[in-house]
Amino acid sequence: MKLQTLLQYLHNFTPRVTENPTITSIEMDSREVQQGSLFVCIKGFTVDGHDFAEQAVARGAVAIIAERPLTLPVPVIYVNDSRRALAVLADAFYGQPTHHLHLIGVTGTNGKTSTTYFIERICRHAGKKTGLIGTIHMKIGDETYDVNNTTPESLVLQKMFRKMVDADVDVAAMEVSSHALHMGRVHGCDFDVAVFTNLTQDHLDYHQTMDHYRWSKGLLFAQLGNRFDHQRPKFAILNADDAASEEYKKSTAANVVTYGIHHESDIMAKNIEMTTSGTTFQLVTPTEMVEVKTKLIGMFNVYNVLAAVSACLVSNIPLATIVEAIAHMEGVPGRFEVVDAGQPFTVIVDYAHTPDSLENVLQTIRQFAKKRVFVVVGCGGDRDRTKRPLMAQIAVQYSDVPIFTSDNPRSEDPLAILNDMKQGVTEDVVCIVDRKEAITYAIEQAEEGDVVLIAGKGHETYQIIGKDVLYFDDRVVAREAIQRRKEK
Ligand SMILES: CC(=O)N[C@H]1[C@@H](OP(=O)(O)OP(=O)(O)OC[C@H]2O[C@@H](n3ccc(=O)[nH]c3=O)[C@H](O)[C@@H]2O)O[C@H](CO)[C@@H](O)[C@@H]1O[C@H](C)C(=O)N[C@@H](C)C(=O)N[C@H](CCC(=O)O)C(=O)O
Ligand SMILES: Nc1ncnc2c1ncn2[C@@H]1O[C@H](COP(=O)(O)OP(=O)(O)OP(=O)(O)O)[C@@H](O)[C@H]1O
Ligand SMILES: N[C@H](CCC[C@H](N)C(=O)O)C(=O)O
Ligand SMILES: [Mg+2]
Repeated sequence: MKLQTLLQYLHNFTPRVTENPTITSIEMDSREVQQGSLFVCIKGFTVDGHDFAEQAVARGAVAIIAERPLTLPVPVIYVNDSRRALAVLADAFYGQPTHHLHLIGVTGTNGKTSTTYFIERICRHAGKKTGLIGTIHMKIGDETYDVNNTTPESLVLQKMFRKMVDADVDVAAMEVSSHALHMGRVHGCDFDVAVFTNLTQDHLDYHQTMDHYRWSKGLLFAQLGNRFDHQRPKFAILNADDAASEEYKKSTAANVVTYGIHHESDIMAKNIEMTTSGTTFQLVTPTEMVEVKTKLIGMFNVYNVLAAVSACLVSNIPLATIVEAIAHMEGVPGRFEVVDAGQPFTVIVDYAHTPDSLENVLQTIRQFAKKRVFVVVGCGGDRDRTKRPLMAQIAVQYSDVPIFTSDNPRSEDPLAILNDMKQGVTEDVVCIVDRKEAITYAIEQAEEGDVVLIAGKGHETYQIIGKDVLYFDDRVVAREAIQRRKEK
């Protein structure tokens, strides 16, 4: 694509450059630049991309997008906000792919990964070709791609959407984090359906206040189409049992569909019954009432299923197909995942890393636990510090044997994180800084009928200590500990 063709999309800017080189790729990382690239300088949270512009030119960049004056031997186009410009240019460069996809975005503090997985599975069951973007990976059909972020930067997103369109994907489900909404990573994404799961405390390191966090999530609904196009209607799917939905309802021009258990809503779950092997409920829609059976357990999963059902219904998937898909659905990796190595007690690995998710998971376990509940839990470094004492309190309140340990300490001192946790409790709690030792301790203490919850890292296959990313998988560590115990 020619530079001048691309620049036409930056409407608020009159380009002074007259050169018109062919642009072979857009890059935001100088290390990825090749001959013919357009390099976008982004002032980041740790370094300033402008400092790498010279390096980008040396590697073959033929034009630069910048926010501040740079003296370079290639054309430099100045913009007020280069991250925003990146979103516009990436969307244009890849041929505005989301205009050709049925795109479903899911936001909320907890349940995004689960809900997008359920949407993907239902759509596949309905014979659709699917795409998925989220915490665990990106997917086209069965092909998976690694991700650095739950919601990647616009450049990565638009490239992936292009790939999806080229692969004839019908429906793409993606998680939309509050960071992405606030930083404009999803500018240019033409969502058809926007889903809200819930809002509870997290990410106050980034947002500072719950008001800012709630407002950032609301951007997904505020940005959802403002024309009543009969051919391509837009839908906001809101959780009637969460207070934030009232605000989101006001901020969107899209059609609103609500789901819930307690408050009157369009799609409801009634007469919920749960056992250790699954859940059944009556699904009530404005026109039908059907029995739903799922292998999933936990009230939170009923909400996730309702959110997925609502998103699929407005996407014109027949209710009977949806119900059939739900009956076959397995759980999501690292979410309430049972580790069974033949031991006489239950071991569950779960991604709960917020106060609300930890409380939900422990409440679910409590409902079924015959004997003691152990919880091995830590809190991530370089993340919301104020959730640490709250998670500690919840661990103590809902378990018999809480064991505090490290999650991903990142640049923080692991002992300082444990100390923040301990501030939330008055009881003496076992603290074992090494996560492997903590898991092993729990597994060695557990007796027949007990439940051991290993919380916080779920599907993660690494632990970040300082700058080191070390291989670590709670499920493998637990399995090995069980094995060692058996061999004793
Ligand atoms: C705080 C934050 O969100 N940071 C994000 C941000 O990084 P940044 O802009 O600060 O990057 P930087 O390292 O300062 O670099 C600035 C620029 O210089 C460039 N650079 C850098 C080095 C070099 O040699 N050459 C070069 O050109 C970089 O490519 C970049 O363009 O932009 C990057 C690209 O989009 C993101 O990957 C990165 O996410 C980091 C990894 C992160 O941890 N983010 C978390 C907080 C986050 O976003 N989490 C949410 C999930 C929340 C949830 O699940 O609820 C998410 O969506 O992932
Ligand atoms: N609807 C829900 N409400 C509360 N807790 C939930 C809900 N769904 C899942 N959980 C809990 O939260 C954990 C994370 O779930 P999931 O990965 O689906 O959320 P997420 O929003 O994608 O998280 P992240 O922000 O890290 O991407 C689960 O392991 C479970 O403990
Ligand atoms: N999306 C979340 C994941 C947290 C997972 C937990 N294991 C941690 O490292 O804190 C975040 O980046 O805050
Ligand atoms: Mg997620």
